[in-house]
Amino acid sequence: MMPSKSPGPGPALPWEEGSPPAMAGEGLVPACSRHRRLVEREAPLKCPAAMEKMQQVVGRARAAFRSGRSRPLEFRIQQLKALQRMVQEKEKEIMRTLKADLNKSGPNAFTQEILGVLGALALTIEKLPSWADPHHVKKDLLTLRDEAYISYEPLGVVLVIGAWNYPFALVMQPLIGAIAAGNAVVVKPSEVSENTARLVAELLPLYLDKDLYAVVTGGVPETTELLTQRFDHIFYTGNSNVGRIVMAAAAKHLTPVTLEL
Ligand SMILES: NC(=O)C1=CN([C@@H]2O[C@H](COP(=O)(O)OP(=O)(O)OC[C@H]3O[C@@H](n4cnc5c(N)ncnc54)[C@H](O)[C@@H]3O)[C@@H](O)[C@H]2O)C=CC1
Ligand SMILES: CC(C)=CCC/C(C)=C/CC/C(C)=C/C(=O)O
Repeated sequence: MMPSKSPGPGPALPWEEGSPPAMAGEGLVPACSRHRRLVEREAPLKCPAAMEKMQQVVGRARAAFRSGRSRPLEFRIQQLKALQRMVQEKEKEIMRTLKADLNKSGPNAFTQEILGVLGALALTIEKLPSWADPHHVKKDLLTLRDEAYISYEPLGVVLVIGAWNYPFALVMQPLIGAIAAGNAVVVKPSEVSENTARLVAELLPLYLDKDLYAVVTGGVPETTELLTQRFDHIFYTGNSNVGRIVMAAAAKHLTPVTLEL
């Protein structure tokens, strides 16, 4: 959704009064949730507290990535198994939030949101050792005396922005790929499916490395603020208008994007 109007004068908004956006473990909605929900989809605002929070969360993820701990294959598989355990153990909670957000339930919800994610986890856990192996490539005249192979390296800190209509699967699927490749990840679930967003923010830190894999909740102001930060890849699912916003923000840092529009 494009912002349709710019914020005019008026009373200070909750996050302007020093109520920062919610982060994983801090709950989803700040003090005045009703006020915020009325305006947040339309009015991206500059907020120093929000800016600082985003810098902090991305900075923490970058420091954790630089520690090198996300790189070893064993660590990546261990984190993927923890994620698998999370989905298995919290299936009922996930189904409950899908029902609350979208009235999605039964086999439909289970197949679209849980089964696909468990399938991706099982496949990735099984195949990752061979995917991560260096691939030997044909030599040419220039590399005749060398060992020639492709070695896969993580990019760094990846931002995953999800959409409301498959609120769990659309953040989990890219997250799985990013963890498998050894990256740190900042996940931004859609605020439209707010119960699922809150659950993702509560659950991930219980199962995964908290600094490497962060969740930012909130609406357009938070996504806007996040997009000012430098990431090493951005994976966005949603409408094409916001896709353009994401791509323009990424271009400022020459960050590659994957847009699932
Ligand atoms: N190709 C595919 O696999 C899929 C495509 N989609 C497409 O996505 C659509 C749903 O996406 P949306 O309605 O966009 O989801 P949405 O309203 O949930 O927004 C997606 C994300 O974009 C952020 N956002 C929204 N407006 C923004 C702005 N002005 N600036 C910065 N960030 C902003 C939100 O904070 C949210 O995190 C579907 O109707 C479908 O067309 C959805 C799922 C899968
Ligand atoms: C197993 C199964 C049907 C999984 C569905 C996973 C998923 C998130 C599909 C997205 C579908 C899509 C293209 C939606 C859209 O464009 O809105």
